[in-house]
Amino acid sequence: MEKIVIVTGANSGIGLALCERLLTEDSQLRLCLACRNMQRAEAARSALLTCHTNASVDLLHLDVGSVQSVLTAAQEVKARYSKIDFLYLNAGIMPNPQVDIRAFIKGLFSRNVINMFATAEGLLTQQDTLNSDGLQEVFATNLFGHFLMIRELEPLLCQTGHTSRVVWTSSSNARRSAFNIEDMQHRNGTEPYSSSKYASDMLSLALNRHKNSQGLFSSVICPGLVMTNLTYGILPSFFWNIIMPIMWLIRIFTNTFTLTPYNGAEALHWLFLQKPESLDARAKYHSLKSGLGTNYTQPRPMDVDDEMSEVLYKKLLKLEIVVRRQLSEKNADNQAHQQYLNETK
Ligand SMILES: NC(=O)C1=CN([C@@H]2O[C@H](COP(=O)(O)OP(=O)(O)OC[C@H]3O[C@@H](n4cnc5c(N)ncnc54)[C@H](OP(=O)(O)O)[C@@H]3O)[C@@H](O)[C@H]2O)C=CC1
Ligand SMILES: CC(C)=CCC[C@@H](C)[C@H]1CC[C@H]2C3=C(CC[C@]12C)[C@@]1(C)CCC(=O)C[C@@H]1CC3
Repeated sequence: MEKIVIVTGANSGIGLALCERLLTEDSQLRLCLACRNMQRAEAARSALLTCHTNASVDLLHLDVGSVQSVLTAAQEVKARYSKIDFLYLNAGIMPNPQVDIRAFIKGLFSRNVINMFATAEGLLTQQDTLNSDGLQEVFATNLFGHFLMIRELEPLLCQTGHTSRVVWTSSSNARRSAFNIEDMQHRNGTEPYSSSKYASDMLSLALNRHKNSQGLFSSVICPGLVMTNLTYGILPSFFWNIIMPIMWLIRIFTNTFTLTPYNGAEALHWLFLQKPESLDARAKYHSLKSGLGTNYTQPRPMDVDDEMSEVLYKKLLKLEIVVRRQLSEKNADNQAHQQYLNETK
């Protein structure tokens, strides 16, 4: 039977590279590109079909940062498919990034230099905003929208006799110290990206605890440092081009500089080939590239604990109730307003 695979944020970067690799792996696949920008999604679909002429590639409109869009997209998925084999939760944003140049220079001469290049610890801050649902945008996009998607798709993801997988594209930038359980949306800090990625690591752990018995397995990956729209948003492309030889050099010391989307998608592809029972729920699977140019996947322990992941899971369930209520009130208001307009006409 054909495998159904949904990839969020599939129109560029690591998501698109993953789609390409999956179609090369399994030509019978039914692939669904879940994207917010349908023009870019169409372009991605055409590019994939150029190399894989007979492939089944569907498009789904999804703005994972909008509650209404997630609910509508999930309805559409339930209407189209009777099961989901893989749901890759890859869409992600890092708005208004700022590199702390002084910390970078200081880091260059410290013993922590390799770790600094691998994780960007102490180097990066972002400016976050509120979205139209009243949620912090980074939290909503990188974490909550995906959580809501899973919740909506539970009838397909948790079926007796069938195993489904969700895979989170996390980051080496995920850090416990950037996350505060009392402020899970990171309203008050300057590292919303790091916080949201750490939250996804914990959520994956909680999902495994709650859903493995219902056939749903969750994994977390880190793609390494990859040249994509996201990284070109941190520093301009000419700068990255100038320092490219240095980056190749750094790769000898930290294999996390995967650099191309193809390499970055290594762990996502590798997980597609693994049996879920063989995976470690507490591990993050890293895409790595050695100095000699070999791609490989390596599990590394995550800094997560059961207790905090459970608190986060409960808080997300509570927030889900709140946003659903707010949305139905908003929709009822809109309907009443529309009716009033019709009547006065
Ligand atoms: N590049 C890197 O070095 C690293 C990246 N990552 C993670 O990898 C993932 C992919 O990023 P990457 O390929 O690098 O960057 P890209 O910017 O190329 O890809 C991000 C994708 O997410 C989509 N997206 C963003 N916001 C939304 C939204 N609200 N709804 C639906 N789709 C959305 C983008 O679509 P659109 O075209 O509409 O913007 C795009 O397709 C992210 O989760 C990122 O955090 C992790 C570690 C390192
Ligand atoms: C000489 C050289 C390589 C300079 C670049 C310095 C920094 C801009 C990078 C060093 C480590 C990088 C890094 C990321 C962004 C760019 C750096 C800070 C990420 C945060 C990008 C997104 C992620 O999810 C993880 C990356 C970790 C490493």
